[in-house]
Amino acid sequence: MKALTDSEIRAALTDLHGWRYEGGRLRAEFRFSDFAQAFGFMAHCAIHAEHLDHHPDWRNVYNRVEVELYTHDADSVTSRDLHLARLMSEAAALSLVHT
Ligand SMILES: C[C@H](O)[C@H](O)[C@H]1CNC2=NC(N)=NC(=O)C2=N1
Repeated sequence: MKALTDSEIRAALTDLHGWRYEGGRLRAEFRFSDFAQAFGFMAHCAIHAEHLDHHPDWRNVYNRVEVELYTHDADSVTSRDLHLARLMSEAAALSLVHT
């Protein structure tokens, strides 16, 4: 999987609200009304991740989910990370009670 250039990544992020490119990773933080909503979001994303065979590095504390995306093989960000980022943002938007 080919690493994207910094400018390709920055261009792609202009329509990916809440994601930033930092330290060679795509990063985002999602906040929900409570743990159940956060965990529901994670379950939804886990199904996408399995289908894509591409998995987030993430950390959940109560209603917060911190996500880092990169492609291990490339040690960089690829189109797979952008794809998963988009799906994760869509999943968060489905959660009506997220804050
Ligand atoms: C063997 C398997 O296809 C690889 O380990 C996959 C699984 N999930 C992955 N997820 C991510 N984020 N990056 C990878 O390079 C990756 N590789």
